[in-house]
Amino acid sequence: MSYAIEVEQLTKSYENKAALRGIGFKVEAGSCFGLLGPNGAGKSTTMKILSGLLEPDQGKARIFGNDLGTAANEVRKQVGYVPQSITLYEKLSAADNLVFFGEMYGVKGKELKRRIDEVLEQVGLADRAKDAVEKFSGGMKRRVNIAAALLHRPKLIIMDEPTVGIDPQSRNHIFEMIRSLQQSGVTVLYSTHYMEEVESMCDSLAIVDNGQVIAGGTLGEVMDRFGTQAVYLELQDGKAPPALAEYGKAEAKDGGWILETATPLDALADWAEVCKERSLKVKRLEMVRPSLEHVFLTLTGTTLRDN
Ligand SMILES: Nc1ncnc2c1ncn2[C@@H]1O[C@H](COP(=O)(O)OP(=O)(O)OP(=O)(O)O)[C@@H](O)[C@H]1O
Repeated sequence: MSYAIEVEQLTKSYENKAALRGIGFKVEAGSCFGLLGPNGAGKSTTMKILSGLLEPDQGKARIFGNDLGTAANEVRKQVGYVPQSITLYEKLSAADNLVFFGEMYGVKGKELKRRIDEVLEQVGLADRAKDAVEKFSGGMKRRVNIAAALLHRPKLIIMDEPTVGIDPQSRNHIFEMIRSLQQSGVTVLYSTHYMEEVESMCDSLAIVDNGQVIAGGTLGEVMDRFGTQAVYLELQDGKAPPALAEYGKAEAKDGGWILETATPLDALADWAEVCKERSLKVKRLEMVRPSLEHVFLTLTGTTLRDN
């Protein structure tokens, strides 16, 4: 198997406070990999190290087989980094901002001009090339930032929470772009708080907490290992459902009740029977897929958005 990223035992402290405590994961070339974790988990620090902007205290990182410690220049050519905060010159046009970034990445002359047209097309802003960035929405600015990271045709693009606080149109554009980048063979490392984004976009993921990976693998592997099956029951008039002693306590959720169990089919059948016996009106009764949200809660004892 060929890997775009191999991270082993990375550690990093800021002023004696540990941000990374031996983080490690591998990203298959050509895949979309999600880094999921609460605020302060260490996602941005990891991404900055992989982009060559920050040095780790210890540990190893390889990008397409090149060691970050010994081949940093080679690595920089292969990586495009989209930071969390937007760094653009407000008074300059989108195209002029990209001239600046292109030169920083070593793209020049006619090639730079061609690439600017291409990347603006890719992010859906070709018709706004000449407009000053100060007139753009937050989502459009984020798309210019992504365009900047694509100018030098990186084989790996690292995006630090690209969809936070932006409009749905830009969000959809970013998703479409990630899919088309992947189709052209680019590997994507993506961090987010939104679990549904990981569920729909990513082939594999690592759940990061407190500077370490606490669960990782393909979505299916993580679900099989940590996901709990459940049954959902909603009665008419929002009444509480009859208790099923052998299955434990049901929790209220979304207007109904959810019962976690290793034997959801049995629980569903038993609930249906009790409801029938008592002539209770059932609005919905179904098995529910374990969610990444729930896996996260089980593993970290916290919800992502509360952080
Ligand atoms: N420049 C810095 N100086 C001091 N501490 C820092 C610095 N950058 C990050 N930290 C600390 O390191 C830890 C990891 O931060 P990091 O930004 O990598 O987490 P994160 O998972 O990306 O969080 P977020 O989702 O909020 O961006 C946090 O405790 C944070 O406060």
